[in-house]
Amino acid sequence: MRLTLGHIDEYDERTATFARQLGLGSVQLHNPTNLSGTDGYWGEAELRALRERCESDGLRLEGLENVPAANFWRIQRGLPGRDEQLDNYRRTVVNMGRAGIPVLGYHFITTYVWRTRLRAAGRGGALVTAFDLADAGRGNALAAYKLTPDEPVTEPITAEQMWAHHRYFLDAVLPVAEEAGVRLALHPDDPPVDVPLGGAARIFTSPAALAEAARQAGGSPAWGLDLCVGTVSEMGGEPAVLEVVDRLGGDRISYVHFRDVRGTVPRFAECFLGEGNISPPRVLRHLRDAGFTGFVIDDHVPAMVGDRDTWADTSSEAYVSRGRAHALGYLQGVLAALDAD
Ligand SMILES: O=C(O)[C@@H](O)[C@@H](O)[C@H](O)[C@H](O)CO
Repeated sequence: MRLTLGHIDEYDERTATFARQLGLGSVQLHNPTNLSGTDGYWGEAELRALRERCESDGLRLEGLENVPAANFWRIQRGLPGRDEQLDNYRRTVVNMGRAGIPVLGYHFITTYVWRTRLRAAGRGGALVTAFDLADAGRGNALAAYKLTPDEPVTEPITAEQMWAHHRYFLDAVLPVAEEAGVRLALHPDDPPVDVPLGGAARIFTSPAALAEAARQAGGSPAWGLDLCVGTVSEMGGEPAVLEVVDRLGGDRISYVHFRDVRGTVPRFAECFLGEGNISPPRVLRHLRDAGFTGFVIDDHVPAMVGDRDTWADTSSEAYVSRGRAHALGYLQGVLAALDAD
């Protein structure tokens, strides 16, 4: 288990320097601006160049998360044109394999992550995001975010339909991913509510549902979970996180987003590590003891005094924040203590 600088939207000298100053040896990129995607897929040459750039900075590129929403929304919704998007998704997977990038995170949240507040008051006045189902009818505070599809859901999508669309996606892509040596990693639905948001049902909303996703993948070595500890904490706090680890096992967890919240659905707010639902040392120890050997990223973090709002500003200037340095330093301390166990 290793710590990686993750959820990077714009990889540049600033983010590379931030990683090195933190003593980190790897990075994970989040639908990065460094890749085009304008042809519907990522090309081998741009992928290889990006990996080589990271390595020339002394950083291993652990993986990518999320292709552009414009290239994926028909797949999630089972709409005409999904087969063309699947052809392009397979091209991206093949090109990632050829470029030596081993992990591609994905989600099936077709109206994307939903929050009702982006600048709620956290500890000491730090800015955190929050969700309250009672306010969800006012719309998604993240509607303008880069990964929220431009196209609204025009016909309600049921849970049964979302399960079928996910199965269709896995059947279409896993054989190619196995051949390419790339592992897909599913991010759970955030927030994990069992009512539709924006007209689409959410299905990856419980430990049992994540175990069902693993069953749908049929034991394929090209499928794993992107265990977002924050999203699972939203489901049911630390017990839910430990249950997911126990249900799937360490080898079916590709990597981990390590953040936390206070409260659980239908009402929660993001928070600093150590003040939320989970005990980070207990969860990290449980992951270690379950045989998890992948990477852990910092995900999104509170904005401390002087930090910018990283949902509104995805630049590297906003990314290299006090809140992120705190989260990473906290995790480094816990991991060091575990190593000394
Ligand atoms: O917990 C979350 O919702 C975040 O981690 C998401 O931003 C996530 O990283 C992706 O955007 C969904 O894959």
